[in-house]
Amino acid sequence: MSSVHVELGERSYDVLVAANLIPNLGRHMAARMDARRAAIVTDENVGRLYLEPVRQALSDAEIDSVEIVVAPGEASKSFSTLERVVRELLAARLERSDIVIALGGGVVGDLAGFAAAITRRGMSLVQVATSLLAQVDSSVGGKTGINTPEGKNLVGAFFQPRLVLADTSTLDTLPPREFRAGYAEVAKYGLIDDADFFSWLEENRAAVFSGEDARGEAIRRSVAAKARVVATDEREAGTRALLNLGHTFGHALEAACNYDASRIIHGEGVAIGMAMAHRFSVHQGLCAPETAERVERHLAAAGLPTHMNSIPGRGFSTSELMDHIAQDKKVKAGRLTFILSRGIGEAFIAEDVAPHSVETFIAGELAAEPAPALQTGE
Ligand SMILES: NC(=O)c1ccc[n+]([C@@H]2O[C@H](COP(=O)([O-])OP(=O)(O)OC[C@H]3O[C@@H](n4cnc5c(N)ncnc54)[C@H](O)[C@@H]3O)[C@@H](O)[C@H]2O)c1
Ligand SMILES: O=C(O)C(=O)C[C@@H](O)[C@H](O)[C@H](O)COP(=O)(O)O
Ligand SMILES: [Zn+2]
Repeated sequence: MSSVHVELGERSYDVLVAANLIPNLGRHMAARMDARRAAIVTDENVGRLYLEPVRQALSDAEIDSVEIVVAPGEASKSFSTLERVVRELLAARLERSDIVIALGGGVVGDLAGFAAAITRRGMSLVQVATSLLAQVDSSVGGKTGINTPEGKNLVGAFFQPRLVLADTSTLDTLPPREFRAGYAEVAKYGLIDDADFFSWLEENRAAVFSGEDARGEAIRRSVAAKARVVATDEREAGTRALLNLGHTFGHALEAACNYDASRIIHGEGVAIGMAMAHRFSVHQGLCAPETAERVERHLAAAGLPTHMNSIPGRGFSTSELMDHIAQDKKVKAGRLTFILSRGIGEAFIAEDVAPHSVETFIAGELAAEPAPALQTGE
């Protein structure tokens, strides 16, 4: 088993990465916290597969548990589902020192994490991440929250977990489309500041997808990268914004699609957004066209979309995307901030990006030849 430590003083915690960790969940919790009662928050898909093993692991460590099951999908990151989860925690008379276990992907992690942050002004949180995206990104770092029609994750809190388990065996049941989407966030770490990791991914992508040792290695390297960033800038006062590479465009597309999974899911938005961020960097004269092409080639080889025009359904207008971009949490004094790039592994924070240059760029992208349609069926 490998363990990555997230160093945050008294809020430090471990991220355990290995196969078959769930049967020892209760033991790992008991070693780190006063664990007598827990609420397992999960979605219907994950619950069907992993609720029973989690329940058993808790019972083996003499931890009583209740379950709260929500519908799968982005729509559950909503005020109404948040209210339901909080009310069920209260109805079950869970105390402040009891534990909320987020069992699932990033949707459950963000939702249950936010519920844990606000119920009784903060319960203990354990993340049991079951999607690739949750294992490499969302379970680590303490961003929790929900979506609103105005935009993605606009309501939430920074709230760190006490423990994170990335049981890599759970990835064997993850649908291929969801694995590909999580891979976008893996590639992100290479693109931000680790060109060697990006080259390693170019060499080892097939092995990562087929679940060999490379999959575990990619997850460990991603978690270590995220832990380093979070430890230096927990609340995104500066460098943590680099983790948002691709997200300004990606979140705007998710919101414009009304978070509809038949059109786009988060990791796909990040893939398109990262490809766009590199093309926009070229447009701004900051980056060589060959770099943007290399990024696109790698994402496309992983089966990920790289152009807005490949999103099924109605097209977008420049103005609706600009409206969503204006709601981005990185906006400062009304000015747009983007994560741009000078090369592979050379991302940087660009403040005060001129809106008209973003507009011109988006209009150009929308006018381009339609890209092959994104396969959202599997
Ligand atoms: N907090 C953060 O730092 C952070 C980081 C990245 C993304 N996010 C958020 O995470 C969300 C996306 O997370 P996601 O991609 O995990 O999506 P998700 O939580 O919707 O999970 C993807 C799908 O796979 C299913 N699933 C999950 N694990 C499974 C397994 N092991 N076997 C079978 N099915 C499984 C789920 O039921 C769901 O249908 C977005 O809302 C995004 O905004 C948050
Ligand atoms: O942890 C972070 O910081 C990230 O930006 C990770 C992103 O992958 C993630 O999607 C995050 O939820 C986006 O943050 P937001 O602040 O733009 O909502
Ligand atoms: Zn993300």
